[in-house]
Amino acid sequence: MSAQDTISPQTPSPAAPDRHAAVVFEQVHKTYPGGFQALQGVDFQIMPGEFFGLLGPNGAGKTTLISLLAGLSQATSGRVTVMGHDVRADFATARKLLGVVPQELVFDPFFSVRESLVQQSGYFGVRGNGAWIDEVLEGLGLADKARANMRQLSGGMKRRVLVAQALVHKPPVIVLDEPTAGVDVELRQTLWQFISRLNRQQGCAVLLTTHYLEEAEALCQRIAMLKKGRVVALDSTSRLLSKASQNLLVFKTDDTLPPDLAAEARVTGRVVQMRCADAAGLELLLQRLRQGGVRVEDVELARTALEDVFLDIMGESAEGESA
Ligand SMILES: Nc1ncnc2c1ncn2[C@@H]1O[C@H](COP(=O)(O)OP(=O)(O)OP(=O)(O)O)[C@@H](O)[C@H]1O
Repeated sequence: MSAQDTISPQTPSPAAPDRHAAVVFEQVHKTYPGGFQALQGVDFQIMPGEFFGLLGPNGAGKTTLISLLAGLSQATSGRVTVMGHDVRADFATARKLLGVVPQELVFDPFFSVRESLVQQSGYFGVRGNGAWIDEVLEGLGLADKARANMRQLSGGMKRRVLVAQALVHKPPVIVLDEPTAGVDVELRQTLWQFISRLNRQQGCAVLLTTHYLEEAEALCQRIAMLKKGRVVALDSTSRLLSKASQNLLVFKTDDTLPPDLAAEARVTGRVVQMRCADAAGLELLLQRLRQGGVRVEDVELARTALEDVFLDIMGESAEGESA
């Protein structure tokens, strides 16, 4: 895969934003006080009903971009809209169209779970939505905690409430900023089932940031990869995967790989991953391992995962920078 294949340049002439888009980031720059450029010309849009992933290493600018979208901070230049409403000029309308699940656990300790959802609905000017609140509580596995005080909940349960709070006003655009960081498997499954249902049945657009690339691969139709404040790749998940389509030979070994093989391998503890294009490449690789005295166990052939594409793209853009 070459850098040109996947790197989508942001300049000089980005396509005009689609007026039907759910979210538009148009040439967005953000410089923090002190001069740090957290976002540098971010330009993409998310369509209604789309499940969109925003990926990037720590510090890439994902949370900064979401803060601009949620109106919590202002872009230095550029424009952000939600369903056609400018997040600065038309803040109140834009904010009502968004359901933002923040990374941090913030909650009011004096309310019960249900009360907190009624309170949050009132904040968006929504009343008489008891049936929807019940559905959200049920969908997120919170029904039996509806009367519990927020203080009594475990961390995982509090996170479910944060998700519920973001959904009480039935927003057409749902924003999830690392919603599954440090949460257990059960909550992940409950969350993704419910969010996927809203996405499919109600046509909600979803913007997800996550470090769990297998989650993004399974859920997102399109993905943008951000690095140092720039979009370095933007494509459908299937195209990103197919551009890097390679087979991976995965095995375990206690032996040290000879330098020529080590240079091509990704080693995690005893697990080694090596790429091979086809059956002939696989045969050659196994032969080289044998000749190198490497004893392999638990051999399997896997397809390239989004994680490999991500590491490729991040690596290529680093090479581009140094060049
Ligand atoms: N208020 C601030 N003032 C100065 N720099 C900031 C501020 N907030 C964020 N940054 C910097 O901007 C860059 C982008 O941060 P941001 O939190 O958006 O990254 P991220 O992609 O969400 O990272 P993570 O995956 O770790 O959450 C980082 O280098 C961060 O240190």
